[in-house]
Amino acid sequence: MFRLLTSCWSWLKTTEDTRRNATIIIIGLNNSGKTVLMEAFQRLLPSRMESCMTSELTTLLLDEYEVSIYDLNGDMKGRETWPNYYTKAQGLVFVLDSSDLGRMREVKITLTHLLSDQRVAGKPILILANKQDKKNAILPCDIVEYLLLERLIRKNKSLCRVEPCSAIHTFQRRDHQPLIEGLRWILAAIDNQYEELCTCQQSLTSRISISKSTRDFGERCSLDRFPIRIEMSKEKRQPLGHSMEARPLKPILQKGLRPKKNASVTFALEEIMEEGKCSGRNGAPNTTELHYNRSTDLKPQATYIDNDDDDLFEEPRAKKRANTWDEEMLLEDVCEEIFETCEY
Ligand SMILES: Nc1nc2c(ncn2[C@@H]2O[C@H](COP(=O)(O)OP(=O)(O)OP(=O)(O)O)[C@@H](O)[C@H]2O)c(=O)[nH]1
Ligand SMILES: [Mg+2]
Repeated sequence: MFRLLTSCWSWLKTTEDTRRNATIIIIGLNNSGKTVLMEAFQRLLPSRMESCMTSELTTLLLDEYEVSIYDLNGDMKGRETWPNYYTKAQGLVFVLDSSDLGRMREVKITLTHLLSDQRVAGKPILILANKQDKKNAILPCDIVEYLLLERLIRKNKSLCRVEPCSAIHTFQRRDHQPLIEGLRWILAAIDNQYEELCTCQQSLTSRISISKSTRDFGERCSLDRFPIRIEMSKEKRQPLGHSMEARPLKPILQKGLRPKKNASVTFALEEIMEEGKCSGRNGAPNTTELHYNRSTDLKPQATYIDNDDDDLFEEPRAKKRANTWDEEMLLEDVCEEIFETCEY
């Protein structure tokens, strides 16, 4: 008995010792479902009781990770506080209401603004296309297209995944797979570039604390740190034969899979890797891929429109669902102007 208890204790201790920490922020417009998602996570995953839990901070355990998640408000006042968390966050979860077409332009502006912030550059971002249970919810492929996500992510040099989900379904424990898979993906992506993110975080923190003494509180950090980050990335990656230079980004179909219902979409910097080969300690995929989850009960037929030259689909492309978008919304391309004009 004593031996059993001792081995249990040493197993627990080893697990504690090997647990990896990660910090994530959940952001997105108000009413997108962030808090319901947080509650769903809290129901699904064990939490770390002794750690500080506030209404906005929750610490959860998933696999070998201990993940601190900040649920931030999405109203205009709340959005002003987001930048205070950018430095400490190693990854971002951006939640959008897939059924609220009226606010999709606001999502685009907000996301563009977010991704243009240098404190966010290079950090993995999981976009949760929430409320897929609603009849008028749009599909991830259309969201990717409308938000011009590929272009944004290329500028930001981040890994990105769009995951369709329903916080309500998850909360009712009807379908929690997309959320858990999404969380696993971002944790694996953080893990893959952990040292890089930590080093970057440290350099940002020291710069911010220096700036705080000389500038007004809350003032944005200067842009000059960005080249340093890129330099760092280059240095780190060169021995592996990778480069963080801007290279074309594109979603690639996982071989053998076709566009299916409600597919999640993953972007990464284009890196050549053998198929099925994973990098990172926990086997996180590091390749550019378009990933399809197995979620079947949420939406009717999904159509992925590929804008790239390479046609990776074996079947002829289907037409875009005509009634999904306002024509005006599809035609407008405000992205470039937004970089110039977006003011908060
Ligand atoms: N149908 C449906 N409703 C949802 C879903 N997720 C959230 N909601 C509803 O959306 C509303 C807003 O949800 P919240 O979680 O409070 O939104 P939030 O993003 O935290 O909003 P702020 O804290 O104001 O930024 C609530 O009425 C939820 O019940 C979903 O997946 N499906
Ligand atoms: Mg909330």
